[in-house]
Amino acid sequence: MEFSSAEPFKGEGCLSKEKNLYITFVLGGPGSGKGTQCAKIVENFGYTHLSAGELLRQEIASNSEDGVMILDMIKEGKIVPSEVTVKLIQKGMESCDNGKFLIDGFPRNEENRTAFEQIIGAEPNIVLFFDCPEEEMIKRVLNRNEGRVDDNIETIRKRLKVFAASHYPVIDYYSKKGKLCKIDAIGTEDEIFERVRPVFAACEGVQ
Ligand SMILES: Nc1ncnc2c1ncn2[C@@H]1O[C@H](COP(=O)(O)OP(=O)(O)OP(=O)(O)O)[C@@H](O)[C@H]1O
Ligand SMILES: O=c1ccn([C@@H]2O[C@H](COP(=O)(O)O)[C@@H](O)[C@H]2O)c(=O)[nH]1
Ligand SMILES: [Mg+2]
Repeated sequence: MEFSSAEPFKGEGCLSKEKNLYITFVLGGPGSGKGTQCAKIVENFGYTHLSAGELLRQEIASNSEDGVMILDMIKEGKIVPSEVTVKLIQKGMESCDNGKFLIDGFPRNEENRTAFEQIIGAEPNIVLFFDCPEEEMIKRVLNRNEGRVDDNIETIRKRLKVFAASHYPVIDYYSKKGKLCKIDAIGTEDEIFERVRPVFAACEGVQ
């Protein structure tokens, strides 16, 4: 485990002027268990969970202007333009009194990361990275059964390729800043949560 940053972020963005922000980015490949573990963190530590993928799926469902473009990108496993995603995250953060956020599945590449910093004016305190072998991720996604348009073997392969090609620079960036907490994502959901729990328990005292 290599993280140090439990202090609230007080940056220049509109959000950070209004409240202390405790931001955790939750990263990992498709099916690595991000959403599952976020639900447990919410339950135990009272964070607000914002899944970037879920915000994009809600945008499709609301028939918004960007909906068709987003659907096309998701079907191909491609990364939606940063500005679109960051604006949705910003809206989610602004609509919440709580300043403790889990931002799940974002940033997916360096451009996402810098867009968040510019638009939101804040950085994460902690970055969780769920480290899971590809074969396990494929098995989990194919068993998920939630009717997602991208939960098929063809799109999963594309998502894994995009993940492998774009996430390392982000992970590396936060590792160098001492913010990365890599979690072994093999085991039962409860076993994995026992690896996650100490990260948040350590922050409780300073919030
Ligand atoms: N430790 C685990 N062992 C077995 N199955 C798991 C485990 N954790 C999660 N799952 C299951 O695997 C599937 C994928 O998990 P989850 O949706 O949390 O992944 P994710 O990282 O959010 O994926 P995506 O990036 O595609 O949204 C779900 O059906 C979930 O119930
Ligand atoms: O920041 C993001 C998050 C997601 N996407 C697109 O959505 C799908 C599904 O994301 P999940 O995190 O698995 O729910 C992803 O493959 C991308 O196409 C995105 O573009 N940017
Ligand atoms: Mg998810």
